[in-house]
Amino acid sequence: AVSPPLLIPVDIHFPLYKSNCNFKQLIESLKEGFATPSIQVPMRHHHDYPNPPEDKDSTLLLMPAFNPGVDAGVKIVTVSPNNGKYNLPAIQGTYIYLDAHKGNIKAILDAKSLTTKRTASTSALASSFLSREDSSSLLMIGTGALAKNLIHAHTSIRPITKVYVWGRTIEKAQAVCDSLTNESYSCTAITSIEDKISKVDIISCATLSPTPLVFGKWLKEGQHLDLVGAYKKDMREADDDAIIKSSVFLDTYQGGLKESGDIVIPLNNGTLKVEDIKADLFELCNGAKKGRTSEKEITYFKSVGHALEDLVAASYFYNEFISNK
Ligand SMILES: NC(=O)C1=CN([C@@H]2O[C@H](COP(=O)(O)OP(=O)(O)OC[C@H]3O[C@@H](n4cnc5c(N)ncnc54)[C@H](O)[C@@H]3O)[C@@H](O)[C@H]2O)C=CC1
Ligand SMILES: O=C([O-])C1=[NH+]CCC1
Repeated sequence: AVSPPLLIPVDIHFPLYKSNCNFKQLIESLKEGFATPSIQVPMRHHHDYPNPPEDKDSTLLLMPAFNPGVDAGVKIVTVSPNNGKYNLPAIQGTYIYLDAHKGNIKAILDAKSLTTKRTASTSALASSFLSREDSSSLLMIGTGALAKNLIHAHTSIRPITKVYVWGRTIEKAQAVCDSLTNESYSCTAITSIEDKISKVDIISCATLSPTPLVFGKWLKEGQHLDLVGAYKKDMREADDDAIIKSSVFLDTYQGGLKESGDIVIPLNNGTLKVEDIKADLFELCNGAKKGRTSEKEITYFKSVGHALEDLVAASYFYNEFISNK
């Protein structure tokens, strides 16, 4: 089982509350959210700051969103990329969920688990437009907090029977597989990305790697690539060849064009032009643009995260809490 966000309902003074995440429902809520024009999302603050004990920058993200007359919220998260060595997740923080009419705090959610659920569901939402409907295999690259959630979300929308997990150590990849019991797919830990990558239908990558792990020369017709990590301009999970071979889609133009090396580096070196990018999730969800258009197309989805996803997910978990109380 995947642990859900912890909910501390402020209005109703309940103790910590755990609810289950139904990925199908959360994916559907996100689809509606991306097609709801009243939800407003200012550009998030993305501050990289020095972390002298680690000799590696950390990041502070401040992410507000509001749906006038309905609800609002703000997420405060840090990304501490060396946290693996302390057995801590890279992403930590808080989400404050507000009533947009009277301004009261409706709930406070743990931002780490909220982020894992909404990010995985956003990837699966993109996959629903971009992967082949008959996709039956998934390669998960990365073994962190997102890995299990991405596997749950992707397998909830496609008939996947085989999942492969790669991590920097086989033990961590095996631990992800061991945590996925009683599922309708097999899960196998692997030691080489190269050996498996051209044999699967969907590749999902969620790591802190600064340099590519996915190379275009390995990609084959019909695959879908889901790139979740690389949250800074100098990080990337896939190389220029992957861009050249693919139809490129973003979670949003707002952050996607600015924040990740997976898009910024190919834009700067001329491999990719803004007008080559096919669509973002707003355009896919409101029907303005199409996703996959052929069985042979390779689709490339890059996310950096968006505060609309947090607001929609907070609302989903809050309503689950209210209806199950
Ligand atoms: N697109 C989005 O909306 C979001 C993206 N993220 C990003 O997704 C990535 C994964 O997040 P979590 O699973 O929460 O992090 P985590 O800290 O729980 O796990 C990180 C994973 O990356 C691996 N890793 C670290 N350095 C690596 C390297 N050089 N090569 C290969 N693997 C490496 C670690 O072994 C671990 O498996 C992070 O970069 C995070 O910033 C996180 C939340 C939202
Ligand atoms: O949207 C988000 O919460 C994040 N994006 C990259 C790291 C965390």
